[in-house]
Amino acid sequence: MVLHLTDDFKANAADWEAAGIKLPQYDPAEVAAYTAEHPYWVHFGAGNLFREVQALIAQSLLNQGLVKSGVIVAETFDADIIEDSFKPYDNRGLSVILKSDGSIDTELVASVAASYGVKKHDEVWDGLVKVFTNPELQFVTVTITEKGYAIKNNDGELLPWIKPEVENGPDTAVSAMGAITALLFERFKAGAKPIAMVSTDNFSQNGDRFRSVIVEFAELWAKKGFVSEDFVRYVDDPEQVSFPLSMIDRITPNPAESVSKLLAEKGFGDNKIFHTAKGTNVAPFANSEETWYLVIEDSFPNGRPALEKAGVFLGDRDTVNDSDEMKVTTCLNPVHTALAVTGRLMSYDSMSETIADPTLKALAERLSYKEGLPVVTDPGIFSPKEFAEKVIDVRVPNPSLPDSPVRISTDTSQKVPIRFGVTIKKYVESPDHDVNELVAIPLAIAAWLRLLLGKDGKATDDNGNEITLSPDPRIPELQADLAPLTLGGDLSKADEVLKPILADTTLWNVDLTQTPLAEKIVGYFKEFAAGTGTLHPVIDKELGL
Ligand SMILES: NC(=O)C1=CN([C@@H]2O[C@H](COP(=O)(O)OP(=O)(O)OC[C@H]3O[C@@H](n4cnc5c(N)ncnc54)[C@H](O)[C@@H]3O)[C@@H](O)[C@H]2O)C=CC1
Ligand SMILES: O=P(O)(O)OC[C@H]1O[C@](O)(CO)[C@@H](O)[C@@H]1O
Repeated sequence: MVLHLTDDFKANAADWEAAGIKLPQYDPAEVAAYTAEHPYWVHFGAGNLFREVQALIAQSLLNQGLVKSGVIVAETFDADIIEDSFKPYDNRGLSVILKSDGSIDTELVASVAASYGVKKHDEVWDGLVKVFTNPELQFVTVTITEKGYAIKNNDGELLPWIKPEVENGPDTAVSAMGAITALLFERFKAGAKPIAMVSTDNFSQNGDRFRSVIVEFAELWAKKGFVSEDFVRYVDDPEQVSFPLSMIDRITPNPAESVSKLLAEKGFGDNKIFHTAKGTNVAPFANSEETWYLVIEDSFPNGRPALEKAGVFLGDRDTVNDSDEMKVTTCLNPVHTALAVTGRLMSYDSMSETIADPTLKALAERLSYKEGLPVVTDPGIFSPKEFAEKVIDVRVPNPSLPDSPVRISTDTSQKVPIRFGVTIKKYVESPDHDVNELVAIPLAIAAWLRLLLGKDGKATDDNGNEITLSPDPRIPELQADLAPLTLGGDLSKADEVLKPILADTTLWNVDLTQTPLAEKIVGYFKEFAAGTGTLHPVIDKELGL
C-alpha cells in the first residue's frame, strides 16, 4: 500500500507504523478548526527549515496537549511553495531525520493548520488580516534568508520592488517586510494588542535588525500620511511589539533525490521534489540532522506557550547573543567554511567526506578547539566545548546528511567577516592572546584565495581539474583582482596583489595588513598556488602532522 500525507492516518495507522513513520497524536481537522478562531503563531517563510524546526515544535506542543491550535504558515516571496508543496497535501509534511548512526526517524507532521501564499491583496490576504487582528495571536517567527530583510541597496536607495509599496501604502504591500508592517498596522487598528516578532534567520542580532526595518517601513508610511505616528510608536515599543533575538541551528539541506528514493522504497508516495520558478527547492518532505538548537530571548508581550517543553531554550539577551556568537563565529560556521573551501579544492562531494580527510579534520580541530574556543564567551546554557565536539565528531561526519561543500561555500565572501573576522579581532584586541598563535584561520583564508584563482566563476581544484565556483556576489571582483596570479605560474607579485584584498575590512572585519596575519596568509597562499597537490603537504607541515 502506498502511503499519502492526506490519508486518514488513524484509519490506516498500522500501515504507517509498519513503515516506521511516527504519527501525530491529535486530530488535524479539529486543530485546523480551533486555530481558525484561536491563532497563536504565524510563521513567515515556508522553506525547508520551517518544516524541520518550527512545524516540529508546533507538533510537539500539540502532542503534549500544551496547545490546541497549530502554526499558520505564510509565504510572501514564493507563493508557489504553498501551491506545490503545502496545499495538495493538506498542509502536512514528512520530517526525515538522517541520524549519524545511519538510522532514520520519520514523522508525519500535521501541525500546520493553514497556509497562505500571498501574491496580492485578495481573499488570501484577507485571511491573514483576520489572523493578525485576532487578539489571541501571540507571536510570529520568520525564516526568509538575510536578504529578505533588505529594503534599501548599498547606496541607501529603496529597492525597486519596495519603492512602489512605500509610495502606494500598506494596502499594496506584498514584500516580506512591507506585508509584515501592513499586517502589524491591521493589528494596531484592531486594538493595538501586543505581539512578539521573532526573526529565526541565521544572522547575529537578528531581532534588532528586524525591528529597525519594520520601524523604518512604518516611518516611511507615516511621512506619506498612510499611518499615524502612534503606529510608529506601537511597533517601536518592546512592550507592545517585541523583536526578540534568537539563535537557530539545524543543518537542513535541500530535499535530496537520495532521500526521495528512500521514501519511495518505504512505500511513501509523496516524495516529489519541486524546483520553483523563483529557485526554491522544496518537497512535501524535508531532510535534516538529529541535533538542533533554538534559543530565543524571552520577550513575549502577549504571552507564549511552554516552548521550553518542546525543546526551545528561552533566555535573556546576553544568553542568546552569546549562544549565537558561539555558533556563528567559533564552533560551527567557521569550521563549515574552512572545510567547504578546502573540500572544494579536493572536489569532495559531501561535507562528511571533508572531515573524513585527516588533514582537513586536523584543520577543523585546530580552528575550533585551539583558536576559537579560547576567545568565546560561554552562554551558560550549553557548553561551547561540547557543542564544538559534536560538530566535529558527530554532525559534520554524518554520512547520511546530503550536505555539500558546494552549498556551504556559497557566498563565502559574505560570511568570512563574521566567521573568521570576529575571532581575529578578539586576538588583535586582547592583551591575553597573541595573533601569531593563529594558524588554522590564516590557512583557511589562504586556501579560499587559492580556490578563487581563475576567471568567469571557474577555477582549478588541487587535482588540476576545472570546477565551477559556488555563487558569491564578490567573485567577479575578487577573481579580477587576483588575475595577475596563476596556479603554478609566477607568484612573485603575490604580496602586492593580495595586499589590497587583505586590507579590505569588509572582508575580514579588520585590516589584516596591520597584523602579522597578512604575511602568513601570503606565504601559505604562495605554497598552495605553487601547483597542484599542494593542499595536504602545506596544511600537514603547518599543523605539524
Ligand atoms: N537550512 C538550514 O540549515 C538553516 C537555515 N537557517 C535560516 O533559515 C533561512 C531559510 O532556510 P531554508 O528554509 O532552509 O531555505 P529554503 O531555501 O528552503 O527557503 C527559503 C525561504 O526564504 C524565502 N525567501 C528567499 N528569498 C527571499 C526574499 N528575498 N524575501 C523574502 N523571502 C525570501 C523563500 O521564499 C523561502 O520561504 C536561511 O537563510 C537561514 O537564515 C538557519 C539555520 C539552519
Ligand atoms: O550556509 P551557511 O550559512 O554556511 O550555513 C551552513 C549551515 O549551517 C547552519 O548554520 C546550521 O544551523 C545552517 O544555517 C546551514 O545549514
